[in-house]
Amino acid sequence: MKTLKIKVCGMRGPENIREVMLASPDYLGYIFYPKSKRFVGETPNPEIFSLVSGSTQKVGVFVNENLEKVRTICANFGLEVAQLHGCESPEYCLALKEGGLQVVKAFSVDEHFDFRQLENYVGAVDYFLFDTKGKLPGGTGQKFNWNLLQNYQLPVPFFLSGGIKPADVEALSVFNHKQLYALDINSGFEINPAEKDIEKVNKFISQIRKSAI
Ligand SMILES: O=C(O)c1ccccc1NCC(=O)[C@H](O)[C@H](O)COP(=O)(O)O
Repeated sequence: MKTLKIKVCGMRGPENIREVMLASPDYLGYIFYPKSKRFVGETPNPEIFSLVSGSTQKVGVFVNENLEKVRTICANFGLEVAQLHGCESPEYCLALKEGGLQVVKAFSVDEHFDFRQLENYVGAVDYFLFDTKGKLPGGTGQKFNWNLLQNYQLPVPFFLSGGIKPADVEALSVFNHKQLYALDINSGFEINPAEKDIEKVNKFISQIRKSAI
């Protein structure tokens, strides 16, 4: 029995962040991708980062962003983790990791996904994140076929992502994979883009922690 970590992604408003923090998520994600409806903005309110402390780690989500800009944003806002949703290479990931950031490399999965492409990232990232392939690079609200992950055999732990909803607790409790490390929740818990329903988040986190999947 292992207790899965939980990441609440796509946060923006200080009040909503304050409320989500009461549930002590393990990770809290901010979107630094200007085309996302959850984009934190070019000059985000510093409060949204300072509200997050203790055991919750701050994650910056980027899509094919300039490497120096990722470093600067993470340093300026005290982000411990960079989550990469574009075509970032193993060398790009390694450069961030060697600079002291934890690196989560996201991949969008569908029936044609070839897990062999991940081999070159072993050693260059801390985690993978498996999301659903869609028109958008993330936050699609759609699930992929989790059974495809039986084809994933590398030693790197992963975040399970893509369309996870409050009603998925039971399905998650029977999904088993040696490298499953964390669950990533986002649009399935939203009232509006970047605004989470606190009751749903709270209930989900406590159910997952109780079930110690
Ligand atoms: O959430 C976004 O708008 C987004 C945009 C571009 C790249 C990544 C993005 N989100 C990153 C995440 O980690 C999401 O939680 C993940 O894609 C799952 O989202 P959802 O399908 O809405 O649960």
